[in-house]
Amino acid sequence: MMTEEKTPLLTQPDDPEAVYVNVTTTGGQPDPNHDHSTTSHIVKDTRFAQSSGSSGSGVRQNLLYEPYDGPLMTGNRYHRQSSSAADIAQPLSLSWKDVNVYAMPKDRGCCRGPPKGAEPRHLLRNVSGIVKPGTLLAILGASGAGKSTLMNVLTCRNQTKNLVVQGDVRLNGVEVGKSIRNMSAYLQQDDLFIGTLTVREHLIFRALLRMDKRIGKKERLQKVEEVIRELGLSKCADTVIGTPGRVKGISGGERKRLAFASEVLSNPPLIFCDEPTSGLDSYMAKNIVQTLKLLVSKGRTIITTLHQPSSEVFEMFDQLLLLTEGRVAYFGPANEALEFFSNENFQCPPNYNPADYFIMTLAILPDSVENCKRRVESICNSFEKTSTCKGMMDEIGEISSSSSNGYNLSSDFDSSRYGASWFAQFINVLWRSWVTNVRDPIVFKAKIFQTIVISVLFGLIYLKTNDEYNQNDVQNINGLLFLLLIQMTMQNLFAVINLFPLELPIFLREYGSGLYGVDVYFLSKNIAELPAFTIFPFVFCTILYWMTGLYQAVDNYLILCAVIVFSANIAGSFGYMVSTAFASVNVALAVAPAVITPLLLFGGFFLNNNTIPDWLLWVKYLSWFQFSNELISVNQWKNVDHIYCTNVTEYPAPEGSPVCETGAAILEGFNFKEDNQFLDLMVMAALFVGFRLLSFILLVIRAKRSKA
Ligand SMILES: Nc1ncnc2c1ncn2[C@@H]1O[C@H](COP(=O)(O)OP(=O)(O)OP(=O)(O)O)[C@@H](O)[C@H]1O
Repeated sequence: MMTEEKTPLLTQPDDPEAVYVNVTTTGGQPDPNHDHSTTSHIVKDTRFAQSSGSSGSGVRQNLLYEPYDGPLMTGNRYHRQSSSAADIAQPLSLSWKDVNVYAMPKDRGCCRGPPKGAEPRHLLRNVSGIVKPGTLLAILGASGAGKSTLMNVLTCRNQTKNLVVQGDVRLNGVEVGKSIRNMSAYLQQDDLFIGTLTVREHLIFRALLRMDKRIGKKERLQKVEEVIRELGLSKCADTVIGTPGRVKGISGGERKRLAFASEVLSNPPLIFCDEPTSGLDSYMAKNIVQTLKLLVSKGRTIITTLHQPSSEVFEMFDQLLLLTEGRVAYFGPANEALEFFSNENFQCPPNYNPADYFIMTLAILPDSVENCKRRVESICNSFEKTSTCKGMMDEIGEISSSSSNGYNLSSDFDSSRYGASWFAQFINVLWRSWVTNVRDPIVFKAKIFQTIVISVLFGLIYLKTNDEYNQNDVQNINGLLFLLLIQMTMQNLFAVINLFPLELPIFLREYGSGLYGVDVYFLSKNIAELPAFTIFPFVFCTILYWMTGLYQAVDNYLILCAVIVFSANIAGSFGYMVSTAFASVNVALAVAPAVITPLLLFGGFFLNNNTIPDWLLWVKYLSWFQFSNELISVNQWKNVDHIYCTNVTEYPAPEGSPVCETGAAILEGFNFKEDNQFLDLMVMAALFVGFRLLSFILLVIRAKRSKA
């Protein structure tokens, strides 16, 4: 008897928006009378029929996929959209044949080459496989079996220099090389998000930048809502994503689903996932694999590596690739793997998780390495002789030869780099950078604290309510001016160093996915941070100015603030340079003080300008302390004619009080000249531009390298 019912794919109890697929059952077997011409695009092409009908039937529930009305093998971008979220512009079959990877011995450095007698390590040995649209392939194997290495070969990513890769990787029978990245999505193990955005904001950001240029904004926003519903994110759509360990946000499972949602927006026909369930409990892991099944049911091709899938999860796999020692121990329908192993006299005990059993059987145990190696070699050799393996090799050959038959990638495949115009990229990235700055509660509070509390504290220490100076004040005022410079430098330098390297991996990943260019990111970031680099130093300077009796005149106040704001921005530029050069908070934090200290030394406060040795004069030109100190000191002292002797404390000074010094004499003592002001400004401008330019160049290099 045939029954047809709607089964939710994402198991969210009582969720009115749960996604359903048609499940047609005839006593556990696919219904032969069901109209397959409308059940799935897979059935439309006989080459794919096997994957939809046979995969996984029997052991697990038979899914007859939702109607697929989209075109087959047409369209020029994978993220071409239609009214249906299910529409994959171009279903893709991925095949790989005789993939071999060798790790060459590493050089010992200093041009000494590799150690004598060191042999290349053979990491992958003649690994072949094929995975078709509408199929979920799980790659399993013990640690070190070669899963990540194979994923890297298939995705043309993360290949280190010492690896030599041989083999043939094809999409629909066509060798596409690195273009595979434009046609696929790669979900890496670690989810990287800007934690201050909400789920919906994040998806809108992605939709505006990643989807095809020809799709209107309204359609994009509709698609976002559709994806939120499809991936069960409705409940947390307006919750901030959060930053683990810092700001509480959505759960681990929701983060994973959000990562899928981010990729699904652009409708990739091919998705690679690296350990998508790591760190999740078994319920969440099942939920994630159900999400994969949902995506597969729309005609996508998904390849995932997994650690320790539960029995329930195992039953959801269509195809299984078991790797051991870089070789294929089994490749084929997941539900036939047990039979293959039992034919080899490896009988999985009843009620035992098949995945665990396979991994244990194929593992190389440290206390019996030789035995284990013999066992896995025999399994791999046997698999090569099976009809499953031969059938697979035939299919690979067939799809490669049919690529010349029009059964291939559309010839007008558009691999243009970005999905949005330069201006659209700029507006959206600027918006996100701005939101990130103003919403980060910890950073924002820290900046307010630093600005108000520390300036008031300094103000109380240097408190002075008049601008009549005596000799005691000279040391205080000079110390205060230099302290102001140091405080503004450190505050802004470390604000950048503590945060920018944390954001770099997100930038590199998004740049790699073609969301926006380096120039857009850098420019937006610089502009978005400008208000913080201006307002906080200005407020700091203002509080101190009026508390400490610096030279009281509006012009002088404004000049002082301008120089301090300028210095703060140079310090920020320097922070960007150090951060992009080292890309790690820890290293940048260790390097920055070591570089700043000599620059401070040449600031004109600790070391007189006249005494700098000639051979070190160039360092002086890198020290913005020197130039800004000269500017603010001239600004402070140039109009001061009376510096009374120490015993004069009254205000105004009594008639005839002894004058010991003038402001000009103080400037002379430091070798500061009023005439240098223009030069000072020019050098500061050069340092500001130079540091930013260097940061930009370093960022471009880093971005290009990360894509290599
Ligand atoms: N660049 C490299 N140079 C030398 N050896 C490498 C390199 N990359 C990987 N290997 C080695 O290749 C083998 C397979 O590594 P791979 O990371 O692919 O394993 P895996 O199955 O993904 O393991 P895990 O599940 O622990 O991540 C390991 O022994 C590893 O040490």
